[in-house]
Amino acid sequence: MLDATYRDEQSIPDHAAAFEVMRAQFAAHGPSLEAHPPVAVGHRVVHGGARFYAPTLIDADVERQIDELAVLAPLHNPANLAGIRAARAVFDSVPHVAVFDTAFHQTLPPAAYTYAIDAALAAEHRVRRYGFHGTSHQYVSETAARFLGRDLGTLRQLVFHLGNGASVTAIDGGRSVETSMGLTPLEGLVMGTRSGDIDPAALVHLSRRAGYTIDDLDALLNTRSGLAGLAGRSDMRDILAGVAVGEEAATLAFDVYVHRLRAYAGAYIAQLGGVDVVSFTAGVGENAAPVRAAAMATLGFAGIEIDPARNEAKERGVRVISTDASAVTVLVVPTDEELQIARQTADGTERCRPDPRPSPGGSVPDALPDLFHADGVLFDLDGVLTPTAEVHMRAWKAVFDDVFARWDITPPYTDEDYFAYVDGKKRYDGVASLLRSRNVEVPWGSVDDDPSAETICGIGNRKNAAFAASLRSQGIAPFPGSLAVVEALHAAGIPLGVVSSSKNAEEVLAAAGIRSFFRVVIDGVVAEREHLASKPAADMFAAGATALGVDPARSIAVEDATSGAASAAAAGYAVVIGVDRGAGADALRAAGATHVVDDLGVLLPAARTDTSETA
Ligand SMILES: Nc1ncnc2c1ncn2[C@@H]1O[C@H](COP(=O)(O)OP(=O)(O)O)[C@@H](O)[C@H]1O
Ligand SMILES: CC(=O)OP(=O)(O)O
Ligand SMILES: [Mg+2]
Repeated sequence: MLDATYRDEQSIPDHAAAFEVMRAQFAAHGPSLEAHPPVAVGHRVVHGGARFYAPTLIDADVERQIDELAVLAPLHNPANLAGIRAARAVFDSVPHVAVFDTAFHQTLPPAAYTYAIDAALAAEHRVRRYGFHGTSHQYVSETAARFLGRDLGTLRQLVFHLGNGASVTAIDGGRSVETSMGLTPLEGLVMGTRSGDIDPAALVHLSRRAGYTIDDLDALLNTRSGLAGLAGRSDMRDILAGVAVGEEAATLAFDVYVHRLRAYAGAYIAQLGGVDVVSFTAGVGENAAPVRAAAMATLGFAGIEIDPARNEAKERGVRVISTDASAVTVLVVPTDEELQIARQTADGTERCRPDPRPSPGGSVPDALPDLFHADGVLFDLDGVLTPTAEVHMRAWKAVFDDVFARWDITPPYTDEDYFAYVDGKKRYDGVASLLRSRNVEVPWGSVDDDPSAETICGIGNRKNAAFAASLRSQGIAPFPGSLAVVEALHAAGIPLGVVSSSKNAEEVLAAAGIRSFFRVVIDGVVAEREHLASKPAADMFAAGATALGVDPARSIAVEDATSGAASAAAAGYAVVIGVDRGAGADALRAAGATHVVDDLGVLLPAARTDTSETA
């Protein structure tokens, strides 16, 4: 259902208002909440104490217990509860499920969760280590094992979740055995505004010598410490910028942050008796290459060697950053707490199966194909992997707005003009057709006209340059459902390829950050060089299978255009999946699609189990 990402920044007073904004956004952009009503709502709850170890259906009593646990997670549980109350008011007829950060750490052994204080007092007040970010640590460790094609049960892993809050977990055979956050999400690593480890006697000292009250200390350690306390800002990007210009406070903050990471890595490797995989995740872990490099720099003795080029590469998705010679594999694994919560919510409620009614247009297929047992999967690009049409529209608009303004052409250029005169035409024909609609005559020129030339070809070439510039400056986000499928197939080791008529395919794939998922790319440039006939002829998809070394009869093609579906069918693909972005399910089937979906996300295993049961 989701086929685009929309971003809208505004200040929102509270959770209730936020849900109204969200509803308005769904109404404006789709998918329609009336046509696709939510079947359950999953909530992240940070502290579940020792009471909650599984996804839990929320009722008044569960709300009360989450409230009671707020003293142990003052930055988090109150906000989690406000979100739950607002969501229950808006979506009052569906189950709401709480998924706890603490749940994954219920497997900690007593030696790891027990603080060495008066045992009776600790028991009475439930003072022990609980651990947090469990949803993320679990998701990342499972994803890492799948990506490496290794059995989770045999792996010793470290996961560094470095966001605003930060924690590291040692995971032995899929079970959390040691984690750096404790009774509350304050212990352990240095964080954005939280101190992490500190000698508890420092608090006694500040209380006696500086008159700090309990509330003062709470605020100090949770909101005025960490990077913010050391360097005045909590965002690692600002710290790195300070380091780059040699600022002293930022440099010390960076050093303290990294020093702590190394200390924990060493300690946890010792607890595990060695390590096979180390993963970095969350805002800092996924993005800050200097933090990863510095944290791992001294760990050569444990078999860890980082490859600087891999570490600094700007790629999306799961990726290796260690050298081929490194005994330990080091990964960047983007976390997806929301997806994991959604999955656990689905597991946690009986009633949350998708609505068995077919979606409008009847395009949800009867039985979905299994992508994970294909020899190979070949994807069209524009419209299947990326919403490239939007970038083309932006480029045309930039060029025509400028021409129209300089030449006083009226009425001004609009999106309606795009669909009426430009869309679906060859580039130069589009320019000519639009200018003719305004009675403007311009010489045709020739294909090698400079982009500044005031000719049909010059204007067309300017649009090409604007397209490339827009890709470079703004990038392009892949369709979320498609990205999820590509990541999962890649992690499962299925050979993947792209078959696109576009001559910009390589640039688009690079701008979307997904180039490395694909072993082969057959695009307009290759087609011209190899004299391949365009879609709907079989040539393009046939060449894709040959290049990938797979048999089309055991492979899958994915297309959004009827011409592409026809090409794949003619090339003998066993399964041709049509993604209906407007071509229409019937037209796609008539062209040769064996299945039609609205969004590739429904083909993921988690989604498949549910839909096939209800089909
Ligand atoms: N490109 C980047 N380089 C370095 N740090 C980054 C980058 N992008 C985000 N971060 C860091 O990640 C933090 C947010 O992490 P995130 O996991 O989104 O936070 P949260 O814990 O709130 O979920 C930011 O405060 C910032 O410090
Ligand atoms: C538990 C915790 O610290 O969460 P976050 O990183 O979202 O602040
Ligand atoms: Mg987080």
